[in-house]
Amino acid sequence: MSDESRHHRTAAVIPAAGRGVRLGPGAPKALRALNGTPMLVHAVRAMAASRAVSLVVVVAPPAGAPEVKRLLDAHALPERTDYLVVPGGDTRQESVRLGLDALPDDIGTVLVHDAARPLVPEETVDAVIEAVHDGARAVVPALPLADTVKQVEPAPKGEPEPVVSTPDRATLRAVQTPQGFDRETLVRAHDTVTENVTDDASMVEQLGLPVVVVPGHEEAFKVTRPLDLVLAEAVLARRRANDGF
Ligand SMILES: Nc1ccn([C@@H]2O[C@H](COP(=O)(O)OP(=O)(O)OP(=O)(O)O)[C@@H](O)[C@H]2O)c(=O)n1
Ligand SMILES: C[C@](O)(CO)[C@H](O)COP(=O)(O)O
Repeated sequence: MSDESRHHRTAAVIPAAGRGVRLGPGAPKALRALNGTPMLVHAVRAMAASRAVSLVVVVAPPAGAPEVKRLLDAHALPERTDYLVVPGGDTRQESVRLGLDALPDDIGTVLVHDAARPLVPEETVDAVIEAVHDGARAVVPALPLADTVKQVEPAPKGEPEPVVSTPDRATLRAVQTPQGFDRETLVRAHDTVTENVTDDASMVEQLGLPVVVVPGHEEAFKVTRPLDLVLAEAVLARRRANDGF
């Protein structure tokens, strides 16, 4: 490995410390099974499938780091990749920060990928990495919206919500992960932004730096509600059927 490439290794940080309240009662979401394998293991495999990723940092539920370590040891993962497990925090943002703190010095590019998006295809991961390697400081995969979107005046539960406006759908995108960053930019964003936000790229936007979009993928959907589990199992069944041919 050349000196230059050693300082530009790519790592994926996987926040997996959430409870999964919207999925309903049960084990922490990342540990729930899809086709018999924990969601988190699918997500780790999805990151390690990219040959550019040489380190995966899993941010585990705060008290669950030893269990997650055992899980990773018990499942087959690519040997060319290193794996680290660290305990997470109270919010996704805090968990990502704890993952960033664990990165060794030689990492130049960082992906942040939700454990809750276990089925993202390799081509999407590679497209994000390539855009960062081509010079973008922050990259998000995203898809156009299928629904019309309304901005509303939020009302108490059960009361109708007045519509404020209808944004032009052609200018909107639904953002997925992995989001890719030049490491220095992402660390600066986490050092600077104190308000809680829902994705890492918006922290970079708050620094006034550009964020670019590359095509996302339908199979990179986030497992959030019970129906998403049904869809995830169906995608895996289709992949198994296709592998059989
Ligand atoms: N304190 C937290 C909260 C969330 N996450 C992670 O961030 C990702 C996206 O979050 P989301 O889908 O909202 O997961 P949960 O917070 O678990 O879901 P919910 O809001 O339904 O509880 C998930 O992989 C989740 O494990 C995390 O690492 N630490
Ligand atoms: C990061 C993210 O997946 C991009 O769409 C999303 O914002 C996470 O939101 P969540 O409410 O934490 O699931």
